[in-house]
Amino acid sequence: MPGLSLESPDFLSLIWKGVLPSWVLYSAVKAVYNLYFHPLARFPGPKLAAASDWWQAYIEVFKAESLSKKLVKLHEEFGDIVRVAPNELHFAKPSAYHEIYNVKNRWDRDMKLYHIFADEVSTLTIPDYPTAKKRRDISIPLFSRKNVIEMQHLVQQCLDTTCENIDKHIKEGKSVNIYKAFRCCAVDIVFTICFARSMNATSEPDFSAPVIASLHAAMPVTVIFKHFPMIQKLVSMMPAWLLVNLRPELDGYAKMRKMLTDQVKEAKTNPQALADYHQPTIYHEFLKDPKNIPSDKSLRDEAVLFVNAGTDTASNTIIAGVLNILANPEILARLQQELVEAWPNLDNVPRFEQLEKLPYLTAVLKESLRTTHGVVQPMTRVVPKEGAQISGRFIPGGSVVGISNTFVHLNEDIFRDACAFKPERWLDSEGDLDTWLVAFSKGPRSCLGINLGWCELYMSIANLVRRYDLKLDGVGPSDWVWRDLYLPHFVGPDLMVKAQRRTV
Ligand code: HEM
Repeated sequence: MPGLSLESPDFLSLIWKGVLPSWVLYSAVKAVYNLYFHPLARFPGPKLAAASDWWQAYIEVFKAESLSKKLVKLHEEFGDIVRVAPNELHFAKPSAYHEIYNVKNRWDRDMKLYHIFADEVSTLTIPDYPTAKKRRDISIPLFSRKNVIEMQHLVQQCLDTTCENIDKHIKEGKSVNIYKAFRCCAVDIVFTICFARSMNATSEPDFSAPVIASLHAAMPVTVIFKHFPMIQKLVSMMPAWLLVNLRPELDGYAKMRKMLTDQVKEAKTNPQALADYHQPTIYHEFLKDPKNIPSDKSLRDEAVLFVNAGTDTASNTIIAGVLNILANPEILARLQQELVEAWPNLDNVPRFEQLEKLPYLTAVLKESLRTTHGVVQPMTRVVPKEGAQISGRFIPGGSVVGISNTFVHLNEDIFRDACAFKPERWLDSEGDLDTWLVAFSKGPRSCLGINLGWCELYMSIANLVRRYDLKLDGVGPSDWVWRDLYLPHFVGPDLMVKAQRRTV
């Protein structure tokens, strides 16, 4: 019997004459509907963005442009509300931030963005709030302020190994790559606190840890996954050896996943292994309720999520903070003076609770968070079916809405001279400026690791600035260049500093 093989002329003609024209016709009809009959049809924006999701794919994947930077131009042209996809609006007024992300709103996450973060269910990738809350509540004890305060010695240990490695650089007369150093430190902190293991990234020569290189190399793929979910599905089915053969720089990432996969298996099959840990981990929390134990893959994805959520966010803030502190001698002098007074004897390292009370260090950290933004891509949410009022307009239910943190942090009415690094603004301000610090986001889906994040920021900057005299080596704050890959993804040159140990 004659068959229809992939190479047969009949098959090719079926594609050319049947499937392709049907797809073109369907897309054209959909574009006309989107442009003229869609519930968002009256909102302004580029026609191509209104017509099809392909516009955003073109901007982010093919032109490799930053969506959050492109949005600035679009708002200049179209006003406060811009339609950036057939079913998506972006807002420019900072007040819209609190209308979307607030404790009362239980709005779903938009899976067109969030699916990229995990193959299986994980805290970040559950769309609806009630299910997400159940999942989120499981790890709340691990990230509670109480637990972070108890575990702070582990954060200090990671900082001590980072400093030992910096000392090696000093001995060998080499500058330190501050970007790599604090990426390594952040990854070691997440592993130590969440899994009671270490990647020992901070001990790698020149801080060249494979896991850091891998995490960096993997980031640009996320925007491809965002627009082409089929590719993510295919990649997730690939065996690790094939992936590493195709992209050798992902070796460190594959090893990290393997380590977490093995640890999940061990934790689930050998209760004694868990009992032997000397600290709580995510496994203790997730395996507490025998009726509610996630699958191996889901638990592994949760672990990977913690690494992704806790590494670049914290280290970006520290790295860009250091660049700005070192570029401004008055800021450095004032910070060092405050730290010397609070930490007079170099051998007696202060606790996180003491550091938190230092006003200038706090101001420096808030300014570092403000200027690095945490997440830069609009964190998209779905308006509930009854609709909502945002920025003075009624937004129909089912619409996807968002506002990038950058639109709040760089708003001149709130933060005068917003592009400048000015810690003083947090000390001198009359209004409640904290309302507008949104790097950890706001509302019920805001950062789960905020206590650990703050602890890491205080202790990292305090240790670095108190223990060393530092000088920028041929770079400055303007070299902090990023591309919007949901997080700000650093694309600038090597960030080198010269360090000398302080003795008093
Ligand atoms: C300076 C440090 C940090 C910043 C600026 C930051 C920022 C954020 C932001 C903006 C979100 C919301 C994401 C969204 O809705 O799309 C988030 C969520 C999250 N963060 Fe952080 N983060 C930091 C550190 C950490 C750390 C250290 C951890 C843990 C190891 C962590 C774990 C999480 C988790 C699990 C979520 C998902 C929460 C949920 O979906 O309910 N973060 N973070």
